[in-house]
Amino acid sequence: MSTLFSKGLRPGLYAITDNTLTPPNQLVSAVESAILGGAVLVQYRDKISTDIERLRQAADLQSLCQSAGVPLIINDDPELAKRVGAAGVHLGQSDRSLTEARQLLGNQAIIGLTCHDSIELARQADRTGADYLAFGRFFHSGTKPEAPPANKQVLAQARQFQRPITAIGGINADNGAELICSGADLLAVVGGLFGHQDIEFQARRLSQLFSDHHPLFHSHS
Ligand SMILES: Cc1ncc(COP(=O)(O)OP(=O)(O)O)c(N)n1
Ligand SMILES: Cc1ncsc1CCOP(=O)(O)O
Ligand SMILES: [Mg+2]
Repeated sequence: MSTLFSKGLRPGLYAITDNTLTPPNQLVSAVESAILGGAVLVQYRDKISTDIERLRQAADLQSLCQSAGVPLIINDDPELAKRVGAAGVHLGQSDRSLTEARQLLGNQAIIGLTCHDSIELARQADRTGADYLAFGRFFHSGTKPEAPPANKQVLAQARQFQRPITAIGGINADNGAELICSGADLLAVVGGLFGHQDIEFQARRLSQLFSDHHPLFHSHS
């Protein structure tokens, strides 16, 4: 695996949970299906549950992800990541700072940062030591329709930072290939995965896009 990838990160499907799509009592089995279908990274994203519910769900996901060998990222909340022993945290531009999260979680934690459509934000994220750079939304997103739109050219430009690149926003198995061809290493997907009955099948289709299109899966001999 190239030196771009460390801390258990690798190119592939990044499965992000959503409480409106997956009721709490189905969360673990939904994520298990995503992992069986090939998800290489999982994010627990929950904007509505109480602290106690979020703690329980994050802890359940952490035991699942740990036994499957798939890193678990917690959205927005470094303290919760620390509490459940998750692999890391995803932070947006109005969330806590990377520096604070790094102090709390340590050098081995995976910290991903939202860069929207901005190479300038990506440069700052690179300088502060983000473990991956996230761009998007690339398509209409039912999960976050108000997220600022991004152009796929930003993915190619971001290769200069030598950090794993994540694409997000309205991605599914039919439109994801073009983002990988433009430079994405991870496709972060909510509705295109957990919005379906056949989660494992959709995860397999999304993962197959990497075997078909990502440069690390192609031999250069
Ligand atoms: C992989 C990934 N990319 C972007 C986001 C969005 O983070 P943020 O901008 O903080 O918005 P919210 O998700 O908190 O609404 C993400 N969560 N994951
Ligand atoms: C959190 C977030 N940030 C930008 S788009 C988005 C939502 C992604 O969800 P979906 O894959 O359903 O569009
Ligand atoms: Mg956030």
